[in-house]
Parts: sequence; C-alpha cells; structure tokens
Amino acid sequence: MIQTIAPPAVHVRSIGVAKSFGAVHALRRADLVVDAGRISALVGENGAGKSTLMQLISGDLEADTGTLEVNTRVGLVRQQLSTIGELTLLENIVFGAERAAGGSRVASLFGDVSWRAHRRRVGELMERTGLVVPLNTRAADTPVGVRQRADILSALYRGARCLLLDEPTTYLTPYEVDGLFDVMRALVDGGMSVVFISHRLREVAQHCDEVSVLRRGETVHHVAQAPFDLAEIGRAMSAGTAEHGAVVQRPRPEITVGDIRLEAANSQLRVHAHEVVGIAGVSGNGQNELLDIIAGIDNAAVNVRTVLDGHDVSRMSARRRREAGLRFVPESVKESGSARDSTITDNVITANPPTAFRGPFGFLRRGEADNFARELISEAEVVTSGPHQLAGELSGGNLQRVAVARELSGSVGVLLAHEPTRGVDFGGVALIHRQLLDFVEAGGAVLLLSSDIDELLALSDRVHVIDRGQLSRSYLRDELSVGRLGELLGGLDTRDEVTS
Ligand SMILES: Nc1ncnc2c1ncn2[C@@H]1O[C@H](COP(=O)(O)OP(=O)(O)OP(=O)(O)O)[C@@H](O)[C@H]1O
Repeated sequence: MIQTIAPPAVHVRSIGVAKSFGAVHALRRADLVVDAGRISALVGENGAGKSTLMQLISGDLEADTGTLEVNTRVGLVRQQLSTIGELTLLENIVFGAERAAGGSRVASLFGDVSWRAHRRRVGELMERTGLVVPLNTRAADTPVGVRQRADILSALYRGARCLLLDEPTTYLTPYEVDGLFDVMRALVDGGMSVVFISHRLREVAQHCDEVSVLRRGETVHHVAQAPFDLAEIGRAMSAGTAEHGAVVQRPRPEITVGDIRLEAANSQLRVHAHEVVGIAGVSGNGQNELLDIIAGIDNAAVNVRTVLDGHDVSRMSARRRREAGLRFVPESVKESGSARDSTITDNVITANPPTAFRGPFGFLRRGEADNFARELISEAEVVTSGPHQLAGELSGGNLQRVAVARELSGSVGVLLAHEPTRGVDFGGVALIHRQLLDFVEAGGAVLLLSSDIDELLALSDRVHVIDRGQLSRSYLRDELSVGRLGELLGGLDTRDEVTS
C-alpha cells in the first residue's frame, strides 16, 4: 500500500503584497506562507514592515496590491495591547471576543446565564493552555506580561486557529519565555499555526520551525528548516542599511544631578553618579510601583523617603522632579510614554523647559523645534518620513528610540529606564546601550529595570533582585553570571533576602 502524507494546510499565503501610507512604502513585496502545525518566525529591523503585514493578515488593513489568502480565523496580539484598563481581565477576554464577533457588550452584561458560561469556558481554556491570569483583577492593576497573556486568551477564545504574536516575549524573563513557547508548541501540535515576531534571534533559533526576513518592506530571505544560521539571518536583515556605530553628532545631555536614594523600612536603593544599577525580576513583582514612587507619580508612600542629589524630594510632584533632572522611560512607551496624535517634534520638545523654542510672545519657534527633532531622529537612527510624522504612525521600535533619545536630552541627571530596548532591533539595542553608557560616563546615573538578563549584565555595575515587592541586597557585577542571576530570579537564594 502506498502511504501518502498530506501536505500541511496553508493557513495564510501572502504573495508580493504591498502597502503604502501616503509616501511611506511600509510593504513593497511581502511573501509569507503560514502552515498549520508550525511556528513561523518573522524578523526584520525596526520599520521593516512586520506589524503592517500582521495587520493586513488580520484584516485591520487592506493591501494595495498583491495576493493575500487567509484560510482560517486569525487572532492578532499586538505590541500595543488591546486590554481596557478599567475592565477585569475576564471582561477583556470576553468582550474582545464579542467585539470581534460583532456582539454587544451590554447583552453580555445583562445576560447572566451566558456570562457564567463565559467564565466557565475561559476557565477551561486557561486550564487547557496553561495560560493563567487573575480573571477578576482590573487590567490596569496587572503587569503588562499578564495583560499580554489575556490578549492571547482573548484571541483563542474567539476561535483563532492562526495566532499572530507581535513581539510577545519582550516583557518576559527567560523562564516565562520558555513557558510561552511550551504553550505555543502545544497549540501548533494541535493543528494551529503561530507567526512569531521577535528581535531576539536566539529565541527564534531555539523555538521556531522556519524563518522569514523582511527588509524595508520586502521578503529577502526564508529558511524552511531549523537549524538556522543566525549570522546569515542577521546579514539578510541589515544588508545595505547604515552601518551601526557610525559617528553621529548627538545632542549631549547636560548633567544636573547624579544621585538618587530611596529609603524604606527594610531596604535601601541608591544609584550614584557614573553608575548603572540594575533591577532584575519577573514583571509584576513591584517594578512599576517602585518606579512610580521614585518618579513621584505615587506620592502617597509615606514610609519611603526619596532623596535626589542630597535633597529630600519625597513630597515633590512628578513634574517638579522632572524639572530637577529626574527622567523616566516607562515600560510601555506606546501606552504611556508618547502622545500618539502629536508629531515627533511636539513629542520631543517636552524634554526641554517650557520656555525653550519659544519666541518673545510665547509662540513656538517651529524651525528650531524641528531642527532639534531632526537631530534626535538622526542620533537615534529613527526610520521616519520626518519630524512632522505623527508618533502613532511610527513602528514600535522606532517610537521606543525616540522616547529614549528624548529622555536623554536637555537637563538630565538620573534616568529611570524601564525596559529601555523593548521592541528595538539588534543594531538599535547596541545604539541605546551606548547612549546609556555615554550618559553615565558623563556623570549621569541610571536605574535600569529589565527582564533581559544579558542586558542587565552588560550594563549594570550592581544589580538588585526584586521579588514580591522586596529588594534583595545589591550584587556587584563581578559576583554575577547569567546562571547565578537566573538562580536568584528563580528564588533559589534565600541567604540575602533583605538588605541595606
Ligand atoms: N498608519 C501609518 N501611517 C504612516 N506610516 C505608517 C503607519 N503605520 C506604519 N507606518 C510606517 O510603515 C513602516 C513599517 O512599520 P511597521 O510598524 O510595519 O514596522 P515593524 O517592522 O513592525 O517595526 P518594529 O520592529 O519597530 O515594530 C514604518 O516606516 C512606519 O513608520
């Protein structure tokens, strides 16, 4: 008997797809085939067109030309998460599904029986996939990693067979990444497909079945079978683009202060001038709360004293602290670190005192402001049509580059950097790391919160571990290795719980 093996079902096929936004050619010729049963990686530099292709496949955008076949229900989990902060995660998961199905939220709120059924079904889905979230908690009270899981659950709940995951691992520690891939593998083994977008090629090599490379809107490389030659993929991503590390004239920050101290009942955190202090931890262990206290967003923490350059600023507003030279790159620049409906110029001039770029009657000197924005764009190697492009139109990695460059311009002393390279491609990561080290070299102080162990070890002089709101003692860089820090993150060290 001759046994034939049926070819895998093709979930998505894109041939020569193009999409422009005005004069910006986001996609010129995108080819991608997504088969059932496989995890397909899609990689490319910031602005290469990856998110645009995902939005075409999900039906959020329409292609200009080319052939796009979508043979199954797809679920897109975006970089900018779609959860609504005021709603519980359960409501988000269900309403996401209802919105997609054209259902009405009100019907679900008052249709008590179906609501109970939703809760039960979501519970079953969590059990089946291992993606567990606290269903009754308001989305705004959960860390981004949890909201991301809720978005994936929402896509699965509405019956997606093909999951498009746009940089799903950027907030996750290596342990959590492994967990997410276990889930993805189980899903594709059950006949689904996954498109995985990431700038972390190591994850691609470890977990994906095939790789496609987009460069400036074109598919330029495809490898159908692991193992992958990462050097070759890296070359395909960047061939012909500017050599990173080229000398650029950058607007140097003017260092004002360089010391921040936080004193609480049982722990002390101190960052000196010329120093990077890292905070390692699984997202959701108090990182956001810690930063809110230091930045002055949360002024109610009575037992904590914040001292900036020798002055007690515990009662000072966030705005005053900012004027005093304390800057902040938030975890999610797309959600809270940028004004999406404003131009790049309007976004970056806020790094300066309100009087900068103003004429005698308070009018903005547009030309000067635009020139300042142009300098930042060139310094951060941002892919954009120019300073008048709306921030919301930038790709995720390019918006992140703008935010970091903005926070490092003007009068700065201390930078609180939460996931500063989130969504940034390989060359951009090197660039941002160099900006941070230059800043520290010039006398600045950086508090770095990152889920990326390599990043923490590459930049920090000392590292604390944060776990359930508790800071460990600080470990000198020389005391740490990837393995040792991994152990500390896994809670294997109980010797040095709390500190001074
Ligand atoms: N709505 C829009 N209006 C104008 N330009 C846009 C819009 N959306 C995307 N673009 C542009 O299209 C290009 C591709 O963007 P896209 O978000 O697809 O890149 P990406 O590969 O996902 O990048 P990243 O790795 O930074 O997320 C960028 O130059 C971006 O500025």
